[in-house]
Amino acid sequence: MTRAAAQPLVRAAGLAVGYGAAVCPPLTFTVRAGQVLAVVGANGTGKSTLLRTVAGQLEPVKGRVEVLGRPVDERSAEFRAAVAADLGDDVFFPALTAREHLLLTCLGHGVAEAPDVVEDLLEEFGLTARADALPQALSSGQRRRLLLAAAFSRPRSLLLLDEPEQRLDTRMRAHLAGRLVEERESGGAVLLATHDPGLVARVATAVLLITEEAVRLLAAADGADAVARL
Ligand SMILES: Nc1ncnc2c1ncn2[C@@H]1O[C@H](COP(=O)(O)OP(=O)(O)OP(=O)(O)O)[C@@H](O)[C@H]1O
Repeated sequence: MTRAAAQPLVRAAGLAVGYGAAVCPPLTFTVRAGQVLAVVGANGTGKSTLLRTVAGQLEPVKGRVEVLGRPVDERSAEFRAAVAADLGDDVFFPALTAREHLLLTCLGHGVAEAPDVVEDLLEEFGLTARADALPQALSSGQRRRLLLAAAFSRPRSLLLLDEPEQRLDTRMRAHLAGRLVEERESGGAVLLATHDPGLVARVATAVLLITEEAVRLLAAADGADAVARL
């Protein structure tokens, strides 16, 4: 069996997400190795709520979501080893520099040759000159770059990204798109929410379009057109 045909990284069935009450219609989808599922929809349709549920930060209101064939449990070692997330929250240790944040992430996940990996990521994400800065002394876009670098610094089977394009300049957005294509082509799985039709067109293998009335699974090209019309 090919890797892509193996067990889905994410399987949601009749999944209602929300805060006590569901914020959108129930969702049914899978994400397998080598797939990038882009979740799109107008503001407030539930994209972040879905990502937080898959990340284990919120309980499903109804229905089921599994990661690696098990109900989501962000406390389990298996889940934490498999899932890297950047949900856009500026959560940092105030006394650790950019470089130290990446080192901590690498060491926590057993990355070999962590110092070299960290220097490469600082370079790749344009943070080398600010490597010794504390988070509060970084610009908003630089903090986003640091969150993304941290997500890419560690081993993972599934990447969860909430509007990763936000706060990035045009060049870094293009770089991120290339990085996500690499992720897909090397057998990684990605679930991302986005408002960027270009990102959808370049990286998505399928699109989940959420509206107040319904959830539709679209081919990537149709999904990119749908985002552009929102
Ligand atoms: N902590 C919360 N408690 C209650 N309701 C919330 C909470 N966070 C978000 N909501 C509501 O849930 C709905 C879905 O919000 P969500 O953030 O998931 O939307 P979104 O699709 O990610 O939007 P955007 O495109 O603006 O990022 C919205 O109506 C929002 O107001």
